[in-house]
This record gives sequence, C-alpha cells and structure tokens, in this order.
Amino acid sequence: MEYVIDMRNIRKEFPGIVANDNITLQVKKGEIHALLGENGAGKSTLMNVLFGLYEPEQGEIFVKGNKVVNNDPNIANSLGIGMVHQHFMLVDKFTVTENIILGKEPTKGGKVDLQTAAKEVQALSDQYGLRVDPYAKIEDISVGMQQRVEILKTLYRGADILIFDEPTAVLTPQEIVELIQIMKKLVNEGKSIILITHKLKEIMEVCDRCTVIRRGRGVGTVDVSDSNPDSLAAMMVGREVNFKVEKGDAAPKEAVLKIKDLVVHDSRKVPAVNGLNLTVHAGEIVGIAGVDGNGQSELLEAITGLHKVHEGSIHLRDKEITNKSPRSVTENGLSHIPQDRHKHGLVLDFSVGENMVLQTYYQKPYSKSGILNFKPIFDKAKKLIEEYDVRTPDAYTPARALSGGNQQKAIIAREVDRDPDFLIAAQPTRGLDVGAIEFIHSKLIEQRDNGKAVLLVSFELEEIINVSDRIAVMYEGKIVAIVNPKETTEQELGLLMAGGKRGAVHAE
Ligand SMILES: Nc1ncnc2c1ncn2[C@@H]1O[C@H](COP(=O)(O)OP(=O)(O)OP(=O)(O)O)[C@@H](O)[C@H]1O
Repeated sequence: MEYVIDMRNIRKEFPGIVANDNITLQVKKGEIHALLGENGAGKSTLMNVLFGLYEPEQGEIFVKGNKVVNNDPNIANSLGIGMVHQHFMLVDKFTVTENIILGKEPTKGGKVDLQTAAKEVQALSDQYGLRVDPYAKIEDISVGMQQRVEILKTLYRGADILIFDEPTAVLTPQEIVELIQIMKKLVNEGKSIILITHKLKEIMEVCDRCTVIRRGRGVGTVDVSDSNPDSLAAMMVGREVNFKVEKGDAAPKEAVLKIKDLVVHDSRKVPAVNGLNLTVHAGEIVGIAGVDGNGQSELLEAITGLHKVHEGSIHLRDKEITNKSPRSVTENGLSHIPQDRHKHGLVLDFSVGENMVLQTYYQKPYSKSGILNFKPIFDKAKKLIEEYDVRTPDAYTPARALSGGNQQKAIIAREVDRDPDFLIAAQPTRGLDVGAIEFIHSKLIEQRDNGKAVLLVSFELEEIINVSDRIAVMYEGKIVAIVNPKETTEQELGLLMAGGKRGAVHAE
C-alpha cells in the first residue's frame, strides 16, 4: 500500500534527550490521522522532521512514494506538505490576502497583483467553507479566523497534506465545531491531514487512525473505530487514566477576593468589564464560564495589576489591591497561572530554574545583598521538576526548549508552590495531555482543601463543571448568573453564556 507520508524509523536527539527514538508514522491518502502522546512525547519534533526543520540522525521519509533527501521547509512545501502552527505566524497590520501571498506574491506589470490574489483567496475560502474576508486586517479578526488564514496559506501554496498542531487549543467551543467541519471538508476534497491533539473526544469524532507515541517511542497505530477514549489514554500514558475528577464537597469559609462594581476599559476605551461583582471564599473553587471576549481577560488583568481599573474596587482579604502593581498584588497573596504562557508566564530564554523564582528572586534565600544565590534557586527548581513531573533534561535547560505542555507544568509548579491565599488559574490545562490534566485538577482541589480561594477561568465547559464548586457566568462584562455545577449542564451554561436567562438563578 502506498502512503502519502511514510516516515520510517526516525531518530532525533537533542542534548540529553532522545526526542524521537525509532518512530514510524504512515499516513494514507484522504485520512485524518491523529498523532497522540503525552506532553514532551516527541510529536512536534517528529512533525518538524517531516517539515524539514530538523534533520534526523536516522530514518527515512517517503512522500507519495518518493524518498525525500536533504529535506528543508522549501522542499517540504514543494512536496505538498503544509503546517498550521499552534502559534500563528501572521503580520497583524497586513490584510488576510497580503499575509497569504507573503513570499509568493503574484505580479502583473512588475507590481504585486493584489486583486487577482484576493480573488484566488476568496475562491479557496469558498471551496473549503472557510468564510474568510480577503480584505480584513489580521488585527481585526478573531483567533479562529486567523487560524483559517493559516489554513488558506497552506492551501494557496498547493498543500495537499496538512499538519495541524493542536489546532483546537486556542479555539472556543463554537470555533472547534466549525474547524472540525472544515477538516472533514478538506479530506472530502482529497487532502490528507495529520492532527496533533490531546483531546480524545476530537480523535473519536474526526480521525480515521491514530498513532500513539510515548516518551519518544512509537507505541502503535490503531483504527479509531476499534478504540475508545479509555484505550487511547491507556496506550498513551501506559496506565489507566481517571477521567472523573475526584473531590468532596467544598467547605467555604471567609471571603478572600471581593470585587465590587468593577469597570475596566479595553484598549479601545470601551468598558470590557462593566459593573462586575464577585466574591471568592477560602476553601472554594469558583469557575468563570463565558464566551471569549466577554471581559474575562480584562478582569484577570485588573485583578493581577496588569490593567488599569476605572471604577469599583478589588480587595484581597482586607487589603485593597485596586490599581496596585503586579508585585504588590503578588506580595499580598496572589498566584496567577496566566492564559498566555509565553507572554506572561515565562521568560523563554531563562533556564527552567530561573523561571521558578520569577516573582521571588529578590527575596531570601534566593538573593543575598542584591546578588542571586543560585544554589537554593536550583535546589528549589529540582524539587518542583520532580514533584510536578516537568519533563526537561535538567533545571539549567532554557524554558524555550521544553515542550508546550511541560512549560505549562513548570508555571503551575511555581504558582501553586508559593502557597498563595488566592490562586487564579486561567486556561490551566490548555495543551496538556490527559494524565497531566488529571494531576493539575487534583492540585487545584488540594489547594481548595487547604483553605485557599481559587478562581478558574476556562473555555472547557467540562472542566468548569467538573472542577468548580460554584460557576459564575460572565456575559458582556458582568456576572449574569451563579450556578451550582451539580445542577447544570453544558447546554444550559452555553445558553447563559450567550445571554440567555435562567429563571431560578440569581447573580451574587
Ligand atoms: N529545540 C530543542 N532543543 C532541546 N530539546 C528539545 C527541543 N525541542 C524539543 N526538545 C525536547 O524534546 C522532547 C520532545 O518535545 P516535543 O516538543 O516534540 O514534544 P510534544 O510531544 O510535541 O509535547 P507537547 O504535547 O507538550 O507539545 C522534549 O523533552 C523537549 O524538551
């Protein structure tokens, strides 16, 4: 049988680690093939080898039956391989069309022929049901639309084998439904897809086959119709995974976070948070459910001191923290797992160890007379790496070299370990594998059981329902309902998040 992609016995090493150890991946034409593995298992590395970004130490690659030699991204492109990256590579100020033709501009009479290009972009968009406006500026369109521009970029270059790297991690539930339809349309039109995802539900819904890798080694390839989420998870992690979040009832105590009549403007000076009231008590997890763009980011930035508050007040216990600096808020007992781990979570060129003391480096024992004291810093880091199973060669490795999921685990380790009174967890399990999600959820619940107040913001309604003790629904900058997770469903939450009403529920 001929495969469109046939990667045989690939080996790729990095200093101190074998990221791919004798892996074989074979993709049939017209299928959606899942690539599944724990954080740091080697999925991105394998795809970078396929795309010619890394040269493997061993192994062979055949694309549509032809052996690839001296692979590089240009060769990969010319063979019809396109990559839809997790972190988009688009120019904000450019239009959709300008971004798509970048580096491959059609010309007419010595000038770039934007009009013809825009028509081509429109035609491709129509053919695959992408509904992209060729003239829109990137900065004005949603994350979901930006992703479609990335898809169009590969199609415009003639790709017929598309690699999607965790495409749904950045999308809202509605956008995920639409992306799944787009992927189905792509394969119906003869394309082949490799899908990297941690979401087993998505694999069950859209994939034909699934190749599983664990710690750099191939575990096997299965037909999705012969498997189920439990069997896939067990193959990937090497043990049974408990999908149900185990927790007892909350025993909430005094109020820790008190927000009153909060108003926060967004960058266009429009109120993004508009008269919001919320209280989080010691010993409870409050989950915020809301469609992206209803003021969640501005709310979190206002609490953490990253965004100016225009009206209202925020108290942490009896201390007012309204418009205080991030350092002052942190010193008053806040920990924050930020939603953008690259922008607000890590300094990528610092070592894992240095990243572990980003908020505390100036304190004892990490600093002495204004000079960093590295022994305690790295001792601490080693302990956290062990405890949180952060997969890294060592504490001296730059954070940049860690897989996305392991970067996230490093942040969570740092923030939870500071033992805060109040913990904000924004999209804490984005990009994490099922085993790591189980672990992070248990850590959040442990914090709660130790009497801490936890605010969880997540687009995963399943996570909100399973982990929270109370759910605050956020809509147009306000909390419009407080719901008991035991008495609601994803459907009902979806309705409330869209501005619908629920007779018996009152905001508090
Ligand atoms: N450029 C690099 N330099 C050094 N080590 C690297 C580099 N890229 C990846 N690694 C290491 O190789 C291993 C595999 O990483 P990779 O990013 O392929 O994992 P992944 O399966 O894609 O993980 P995730 O699901 O977390 O994104 C990890 O241990 C990672 O730290």
